[in-house]
Amino acid sequence: MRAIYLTGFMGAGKTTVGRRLGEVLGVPVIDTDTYIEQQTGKTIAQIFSEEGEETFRAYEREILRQLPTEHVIVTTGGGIVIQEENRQFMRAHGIVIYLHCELHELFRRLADDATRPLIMKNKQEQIKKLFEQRLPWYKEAHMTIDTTNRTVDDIVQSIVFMLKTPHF
Ligand SMILES: Nc1ncnc2c1ncn2[C@@H]1O[C@H](COP(=O)(O)OP(=O)(O)OP(=O)(O)O)[C@@H](O)[C@H]1O
Ligand SMILES: O=C(O)C1=C[C@@H](O)[C@@H](O)[C@H](O)C1
Ligand SMILES: [Mg+2]
Repeated sequence: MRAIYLTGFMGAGKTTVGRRLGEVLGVPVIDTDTYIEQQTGKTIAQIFSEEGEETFRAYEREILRQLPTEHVIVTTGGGIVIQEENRQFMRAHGIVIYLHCELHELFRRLADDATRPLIMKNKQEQIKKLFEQRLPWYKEAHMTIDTTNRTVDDIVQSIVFMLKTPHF
């Protein structure tokens, strides 16, 4: 099985859905954010504040290339699609699944979150701006799943169904 890359905005559920999908398919799951935290011994927030976003993006680009591309689910950070070479890499090495979520629900899911450095201030404004900027990049995925108002199990079932269609 080729790698499955889950992409989407912060709060779309990549980490949560990926973990469950891994259990259902019996495939190991690697989360790029968690991997970077383990490798650097720092939290994402610490990396942003101590080393800056550009360094974080360099870590992200590098580790994406170090990960296996077979028999794995890679749950990505929300900003992995910013770099064109990452979008190309994922499309070339696996199946890219974009987890879409409507803004009003993202606002709800991210309301109490304090771990994502890019949306600390002016929350809803920041979320909307980033979301609109990135939407065309997310849409370059092989398939899109809408997660708005759906449970994690329902989303996982849809992904499993779509993966069984002959095209994939
Ligand atoms: N389908 C869903 N319905 C309701 N809440 C959800 C759903 N999926 C995820 N959540 C909740 O939304 C929050 C964000 O989920 P998660 O951390 O999986 O997002 P993410 O896409 O990995 O974000 P990031 O890009 O920041 O890593 C969590 O509190 C999670 O429990
Ligand atoms: O959307 C983003 O730019 C980010 C999403 C998170 O997964 C982390 O990778 C980090 O907080 C940046
Ligand atoms: Mg995540």
